[in-house]
Amino acid sequence: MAGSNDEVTPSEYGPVPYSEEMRVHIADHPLITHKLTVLRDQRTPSPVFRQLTQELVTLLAYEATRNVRVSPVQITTPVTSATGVRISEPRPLVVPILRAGLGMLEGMVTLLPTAEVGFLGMVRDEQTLQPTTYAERLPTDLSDRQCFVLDPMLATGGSLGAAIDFLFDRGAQDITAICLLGTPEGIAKIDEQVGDRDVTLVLGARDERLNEHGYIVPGLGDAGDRLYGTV
Ligand SMILES: O=P(O)(O)OC[C@H]1O[C@H](OP(=O)(O)OP(=O)(O)O)[C@H](O)[C@@H]1O
Ligand SMILES: O=c1cc[nH]c(=O)[nH]1
Ligand SMILES: [Mg+2]
Repeated sequence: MAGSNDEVTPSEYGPVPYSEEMRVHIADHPLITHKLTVLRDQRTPSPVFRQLTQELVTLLAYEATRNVRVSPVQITTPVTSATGVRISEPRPLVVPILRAGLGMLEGMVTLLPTAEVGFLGMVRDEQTLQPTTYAERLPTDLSDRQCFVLDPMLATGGSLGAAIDFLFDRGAQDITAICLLGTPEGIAKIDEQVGDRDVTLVLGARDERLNEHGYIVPGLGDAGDRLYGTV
């Protein structure tokens, strides 16, 4: 249950305190804000919601992959030889958090087609707001892998925090999470949890707050339900 019909206009909500160790990139682009506005609108049907989610992820992935590791490569153009780059080995790992994160996968691999894809299934108990992990399909050793976690919603931060810990436990050292919306509470929780480990958050927008049901305000409701028509 999204919990309220409060009329809240997305705007500048002021600075969120987070440490310098954790990089937080909040998109500031009219196309992203436009597409998010349509997503937020409760009248937007699932097919449009799914399409816009993919488009938004592709736009956010451009920023999220800014530090993707590349290696030099020698090529020959029709004119001359030249040095370029290609994505380094081992390949980056993209990890959508089921279910809603699955709606972001195509948008991500459009930009990173050679990435490997692993899966984490998580669901939040809507009473306690605690996440549980019900599925996992990931490489056993993630050391040396750049990991990109996909989840549209960073609400309390419980689910993303658990996913980040899962990846760290497998040896990951470099994690970037892409979320469409995040709250100040969720960002602060991830910041406190990761300490000085290498985590970057890339958000489409930072919303105002969590409501008493743990939903993002103004938010867009339950992302999984809206993607898959289960309302
Ligand atoms: O920051 P949190 O408070 O943990 O909330 C965010 C989580 O809630 C949603 O998943 P949900 O549990 O609804 O599962 P679903 O994707 O199957 O709908 C969302 O996709 C996040 O994973
Ligand atoms: O607002 C919210 C919070 C958690 N999960 C969602 O899908 N939406
Ligand atoms: Mg859900």
